[in-house]
Amino acid sequence: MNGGGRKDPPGAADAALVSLQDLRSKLQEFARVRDWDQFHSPRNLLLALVGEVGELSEIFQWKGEVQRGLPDWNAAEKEHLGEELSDVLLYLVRLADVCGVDLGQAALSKLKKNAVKYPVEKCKSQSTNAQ
Ligand SMILES: Nc1ccn([C@H]2C[C@H](O)[C@@H](COP(=O)(O)OP(=O)(O)OP(=O)(O)O)O2)c(=O)n1
Repeated sequence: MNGGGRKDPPGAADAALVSLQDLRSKLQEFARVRDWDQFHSPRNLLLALVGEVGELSEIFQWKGEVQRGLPDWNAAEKEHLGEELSDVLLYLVRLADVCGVDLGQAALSKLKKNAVKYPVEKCKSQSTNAQ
């Protein structure tokens, strides 16, 4: 059920509440029922991930700088972008899973390290300090 009282289809995830754990479980099931676990080795997934990053890059290729919010893009272009971003996310989540890395924890821990490395008082409005 969403905020407007409309009933969502059975099994529909609330996109606003989707978690890395949800995605991880769905990807495990996706591979399991297809007997694709055997192909989802770390190396294969990494190569697939890089391939999808390439497809994502192609969307921006030769466009010049693009305004935030993509005001000049049509709905089909934005949908395509969402698909390629999703492919990158899904392969990343799957790669972390088969490597035994808790991606949520790892990302939180990395955010903390980033905050120590780039203290606000030294970095605020200083793009040249970004390393
Ligand atoms: N062995 C595979 C193949 C696909 N997928 C899933 C993860 C990605 O989300 C998506 C990738 O599918 P495609 O390789 O068909 O890539 P695209 O959807 O980008 O299609 P295309 O490359 O034709 O644009 O499917 C997967 O988990 N394992």
